[in-house]
Amino acid sequence: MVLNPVLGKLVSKRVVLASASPRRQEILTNVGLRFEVVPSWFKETLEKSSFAAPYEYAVETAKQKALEVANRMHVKHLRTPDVVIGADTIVTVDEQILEKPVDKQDAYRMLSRLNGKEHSVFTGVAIIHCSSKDNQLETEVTDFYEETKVKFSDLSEELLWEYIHSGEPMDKAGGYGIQALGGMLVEYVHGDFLNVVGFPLNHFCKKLAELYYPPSKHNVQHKKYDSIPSVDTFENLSDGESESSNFTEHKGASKLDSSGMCSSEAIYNSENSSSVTTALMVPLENQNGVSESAAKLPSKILELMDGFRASKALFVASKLKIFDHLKDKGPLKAVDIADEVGTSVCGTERLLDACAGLGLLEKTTQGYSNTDSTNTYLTSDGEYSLHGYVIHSNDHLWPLFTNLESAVKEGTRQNHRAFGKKAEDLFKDYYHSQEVKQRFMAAMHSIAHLTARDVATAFDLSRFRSACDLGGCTGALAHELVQIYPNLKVTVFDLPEVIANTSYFQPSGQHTAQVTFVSGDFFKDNLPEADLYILSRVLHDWPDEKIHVLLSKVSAVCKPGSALLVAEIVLDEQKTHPPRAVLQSLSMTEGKQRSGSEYKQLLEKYGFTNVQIKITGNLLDAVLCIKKNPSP
Ligand SMILES: O=c1[nH]cc([C@@H]2O[C@H](COP(=O)(O)OP(=O)(O)OP(=O)(O)O)[C@@H](O)[C@H]2O)c(=O)[nH]1
Repeated sequence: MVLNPVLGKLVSKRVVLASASPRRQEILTNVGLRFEVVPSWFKETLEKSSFAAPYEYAVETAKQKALEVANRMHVKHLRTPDVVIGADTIVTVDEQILEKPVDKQDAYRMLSRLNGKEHSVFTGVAIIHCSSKDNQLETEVTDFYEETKVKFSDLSEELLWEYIHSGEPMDKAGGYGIQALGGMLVEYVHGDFLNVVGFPLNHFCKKLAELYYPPSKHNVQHKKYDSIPSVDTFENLSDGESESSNFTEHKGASKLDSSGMCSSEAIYNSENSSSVTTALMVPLENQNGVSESAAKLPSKILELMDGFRASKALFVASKLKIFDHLKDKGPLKAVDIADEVGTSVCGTERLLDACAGLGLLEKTTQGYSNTDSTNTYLTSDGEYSLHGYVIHSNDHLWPLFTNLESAVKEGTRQNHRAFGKKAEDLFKDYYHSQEVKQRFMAAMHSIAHLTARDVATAFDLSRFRSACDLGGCTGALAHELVQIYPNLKVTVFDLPEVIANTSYFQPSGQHTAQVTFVSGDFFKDNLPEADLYILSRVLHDWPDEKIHVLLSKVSAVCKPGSALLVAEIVLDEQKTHPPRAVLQSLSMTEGKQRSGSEYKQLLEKYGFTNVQIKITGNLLDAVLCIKKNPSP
């Protein structure tokens, strides 16, 4: 059985996932699907009693979520997506439908109901194929649902509350996340595990197979797709589209076994040894378009091998401001872009084609244009622009990583090799060069702005009236906090040379007066008073001695009952995931990335208690802890 051809059918389509759920995004990304994420604005308020069965409610909600996005995109951009996918997960117990809890009491109510019992998890999925006729949106809806039975052990009140205080239940149907801490509550699962997590991948692939490979005269015996079609089936049913049988475009699954094969292949291999040869061979088309077998490519390894080329293509296109030009003037031909940015036509064309191949640009007969996500993330004025971070990656991180071999041999940062200067001298450059300072601030701003909402909402912070963001740089997180918590005032505390350059990054709008900027050095100066202190992307950067100085100061100024919010990437306990964090460590700064238990231990050492960790699914996770009463 080969899974890829089904998803391969979507390669050339503009696919949109109408869901804000990070889990759904991860499940689909992990199997190599390329898609844009446009969360639905559809409110989940359909009258439950009007549905004969709970799954009908989930399917209808999924459909409405997807249709809302399809309509909005059609009207807003006049560029209709090809396929919109919507999903809705519910839990049912004792004929009641449970969705996401609205607060901790609600989570307690749900978890108490599930305690010691078997319940059903239904995910409704809608796949909407869209087209535009006379500027009217036309849609074809395919929907289905999947049911999984889950049983909870008998759980104590104490355990339920401990789980609720972890913060995990809040954005999960039924108030638990089976993929994380919630897995500890579960005695058994009957059915598709991923369905519980939020997306029934297997059933989804079968549906695609039904849609894209309908039974034909060649395979009349395959009335129903109980399984995803095999290699033979695909060869027989090939409709001539290259992606159906040619695997060279396949992006591959994200997990590797020790030999570098994708995990799905490895599982198949072990489950069905009699078909090993078939499993490891995939069809490729030769020059005559005739399918032949070839050894399966280790796609993940190839992707990693080529990763540096892809990064550099992105960096150079960003440096040349190609995405900015295309946003303003696209679609443009290579010759026009070359003219705009002062580059060679042949070089520019190659770069543009590479960007199109990487999914950053679209290429049509009119020329090249940005995708929506390029407009949002890669243009310098995009809503969540990462432009600053991309430039920082090119100018600062790339030279450091070029010297990774020496860094590993010596175990030290390679500033002297990369820039011909020691770290201290580079820091002086930072003070003296306006350009370097602004580049660095733009990079920090990019990440802070992109992660601010998830960090600000990871915990309910509404009880706090004043916060102080230590090293808060441009105030991106501070501004998000005051939007979400209108009763909060936030002081951004950072070095004078940072504070002097923040004006460029200030948003306009409501509540901005609640953010103030104060200059100071958090290692040396008195810290402003606040009942919530914030350290975002600070702790991982400093050696233990400096952390000791900083956390001792924060602990001393923090009153009992006040809190400290830390935003960092939290490593898993094995300290190998997420890869972003471990790759960052390779810069060999004097600081280090930490796991959840290491943050807990560190914060408790400085008088904080009730340490709660929230993995946000964004680039930063959040850790909240409360200052203890001094022991009597
Ligand atoms: O074990 C787990 N069970 C459920 C989840 C997550 O719960 C939510 C379910 O909510 P919904 O289907 O309404 O989806 P949203 O997150 O609100 O996103 P949409 O934008 O699609 O409405 C879903 O995120 C599941 O992943 C879980 O994580 N574990």
